[in-house]
Amino acid sequence: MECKTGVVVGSEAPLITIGIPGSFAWKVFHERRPAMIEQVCDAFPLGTGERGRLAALLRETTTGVVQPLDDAAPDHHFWESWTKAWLGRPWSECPFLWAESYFFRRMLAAIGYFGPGPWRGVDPFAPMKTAELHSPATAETLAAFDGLPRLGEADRDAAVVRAAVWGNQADLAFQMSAGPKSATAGLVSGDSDAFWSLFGARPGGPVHLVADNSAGELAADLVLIDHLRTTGRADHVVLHVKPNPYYVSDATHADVLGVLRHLIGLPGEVGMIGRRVWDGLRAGKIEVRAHPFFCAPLDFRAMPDDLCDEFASASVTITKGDLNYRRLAGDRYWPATTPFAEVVAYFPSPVAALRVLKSEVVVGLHEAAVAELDKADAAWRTNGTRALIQAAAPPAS
Ligand SMILES: O=P(O)(O)OC[C@@]1(O)O[C@H](CO)[C@@H](O)[C@@H]1O
Repeated sequence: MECKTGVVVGSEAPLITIGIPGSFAWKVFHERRPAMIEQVCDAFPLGTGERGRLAALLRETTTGVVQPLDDAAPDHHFWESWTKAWLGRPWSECPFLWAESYFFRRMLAAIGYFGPGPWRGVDPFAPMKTAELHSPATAETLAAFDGLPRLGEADRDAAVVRAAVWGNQADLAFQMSAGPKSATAGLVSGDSDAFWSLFGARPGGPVHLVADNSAGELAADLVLIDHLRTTGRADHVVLHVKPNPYYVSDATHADVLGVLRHLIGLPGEVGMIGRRVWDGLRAGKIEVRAHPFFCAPLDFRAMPDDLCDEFASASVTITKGDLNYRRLAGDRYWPATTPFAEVVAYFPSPVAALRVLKSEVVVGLHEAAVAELDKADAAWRTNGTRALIQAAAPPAS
């Protein structure tokens, strides 16, 4: 299918910005980001220079105007085009997706991630990712995969997708072992059948998986990748990760290697899965790619032609997590009943979103479901207790 990036859905909903006091996006900048910077400063013996630049970044992003990147890095030519419309404008006027993505890039500049000094290449989020990978909750989740061989084919399909959807959540072991009903308790849209229905329409092409977080979520993604290959849904899988640290727990290639080493050191099913993924990487049947666009402050409708061509060759593209959902659907105040297929009609392959809801964007819901959720839990869109599985194939060209 040809790439129709840049295409705009008929009636574009307004972009989510960070300037509305008390809104979710505003709280991310005025509460979450300062807390995260404090966590990083506690995790590393950063010098006064690094700590001073991080404090200045927080002041700028909560009260000031957008400043240019101030480090020397290979991605500057991208950021020059991505920032020119916003330099000098108050951060409060900036779109949420743009602002948060630029925040994380400026954070890397502040600690010298791309610099010539001692912090070059040091992932500021590595301690958090490592702690989660070695946590009891992740250990319980990984042990739960020992149950896979005892499941029938259909139940194994469903269990693997549920594990991928609930990703790094501690109760993943519960979702896997508590059986279909309770495992779908948190789903507000779709099910694993919707996901598997995408496979078969375009057999033979590679499956692309756009990863989200490292640790437990990435482990579940590697299990899904192995399952796609061992059940014949995919001969070749491309795993897209971030080219540099981003949004705290987002996975880089270094994280893939770390999680994989962890898996192959474990006994039981997940250790065997880890070894099959390792062999798949060595054989070129599984590939890891880190396109610069995956750290861009833009939604996927703005993806460059080379990336769009990659997805156009996919039999299915799977996007994981909340941030990718925001980029896939567009980070806008869509009416929740807007059809998912409508907002992703530009995407050049059959596409699935596996996502725990952690921000306000949601589409593809029934009106009755929205009313029920609003009544049951005012924070259902952002508190991570609900999830969705949404899938759409491009209109026949
Ligand atoms: O993509 P993920 O890891 O599932 O979630 C990313 C996230 O935690 O960060 C943004 C707000 O800080 C939101 O998109 C979401 O809350």
